[in-house]
Amino acid sequence: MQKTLYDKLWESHVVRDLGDGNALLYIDRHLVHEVTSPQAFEGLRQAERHPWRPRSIIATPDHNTPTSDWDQDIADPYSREQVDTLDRNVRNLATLAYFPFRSDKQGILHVVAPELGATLPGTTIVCGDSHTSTHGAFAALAFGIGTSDVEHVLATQTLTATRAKNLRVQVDGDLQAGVAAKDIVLAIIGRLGAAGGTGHAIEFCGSTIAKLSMEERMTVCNMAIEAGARTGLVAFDTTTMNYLQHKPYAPKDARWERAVAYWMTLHSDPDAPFDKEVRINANEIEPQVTWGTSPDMVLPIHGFIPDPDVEADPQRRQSFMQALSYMGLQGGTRLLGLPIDKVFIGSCTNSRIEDLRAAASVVCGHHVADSVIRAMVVPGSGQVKRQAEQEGLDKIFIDAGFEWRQPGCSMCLAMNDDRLMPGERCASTSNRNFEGRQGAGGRSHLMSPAMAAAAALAGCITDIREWMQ
Ligand SMILES: CC(C)[C@H](C(=O)O)[C@@H](O)C(=O)O
Ligand code: SF4
Repeated sequence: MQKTLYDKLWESHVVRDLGDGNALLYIDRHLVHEVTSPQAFEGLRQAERHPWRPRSIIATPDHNTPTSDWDQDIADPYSREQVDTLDRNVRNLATLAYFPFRSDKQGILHVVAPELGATLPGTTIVCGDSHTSTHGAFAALAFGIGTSDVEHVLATQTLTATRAKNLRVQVDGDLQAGVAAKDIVLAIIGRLGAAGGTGHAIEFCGSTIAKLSMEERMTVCNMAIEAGARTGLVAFDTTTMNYLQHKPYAPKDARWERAVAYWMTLHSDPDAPFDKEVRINANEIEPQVTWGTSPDMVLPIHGFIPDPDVEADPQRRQSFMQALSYMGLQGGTRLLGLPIDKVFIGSCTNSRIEDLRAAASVVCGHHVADSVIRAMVVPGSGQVKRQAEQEGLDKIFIDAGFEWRQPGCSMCLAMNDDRLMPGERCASTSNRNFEGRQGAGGRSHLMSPAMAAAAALAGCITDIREWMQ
């Protein structure tokens, strides 16, 4: 029987088949942050239970941590309480790793775990966070869970899950210059719709995906959830292997050899059956920008915003009208040239070293437009920050008028001090443009790091290809 990668990962972790497509799965790795863990730990305490396998845990605060003034205490009392509670809950546990606030490896969990080699192929990885799909780039079965599931995993190292259907998204061909992994995934979401992947695990494959770096694959898998799929996957290959070799938490010596031999099997068999298939020609993908309040409200940079008046479906017409009114936009117009107030380069989608390099190469020798109130670069982790500084990227950004911040989720969502004010328009490399996502009344346009960097220089939404040196 030919199997998909998802089927292989699922079947190798079933502890007990519960019937009707449900199973109790063994969980190898548990990523823990401050937002979704406090009640879980409290629940354990009340039941007088202890974490079953603390060594499976990697913990760090990321959502509530400030990204400036690290010499001071966390000003917001709620954020401070969240970060302190995580510290109390995990400090004395024998976790695989805990990176407290302000420690040298602190950062966004979805950036920290992979860069340390703690995200391994063939494993199950969960986190009380929807963007856990990121780790599927390593041929791992990774998905977000809710707080009560966090408690269940802490207590038992298992989780009841429903088997997903298989959706293959095949991207073939060469990318145009100026088109990034973010554009690939935004184009895919535009094609599938925000619910197109619901109930499915998406395997991204094809010659274009095979050529992507691990950083780029993580960007793609990160946003699988924005197409409704809890899991995104890419098969294991030499790119995965080369990335992991010599990483601190990756297996070593004979264990490495054994692991690689197993990892080589982590791909879909040639005739494995998929429930749904989508093919995309990479050459047709233009730089993408979202215009609305859902990631699937996306356009190629030269495209026109849909006109609700010509939309036949009443439900779609209504949602377009609502999105346009929130975004302060008119149907039938273009995004090109639309003035922006703020720029955010960061988030677990686009805050890795390659993202910062891509943005810096656009920025180098230019200056942020006077009309831009604030342009921020927020590295995804302490490690990314140090690497960028070694390469002099911080200087490029600072000289150009960007703020160079400490690592964290930052302005990806309004849970810390970094946020938009009502009505402000932001060129953002994050993954969600929901109403109020980056601050009440804020207007988010999602795009690639190079596109956001170019928008900062132009003071408006622009085509990166006009800024390429
Ligand atoms: C706060 C957290 C639970 C949430 C998530 O689940 O993804 C956040 O990270 C987000 O990006 O919306
Ligand atoms: S960076 Fe954004 S999307 Fe990622 S975990 Fe943090 S808040 Fe969620």
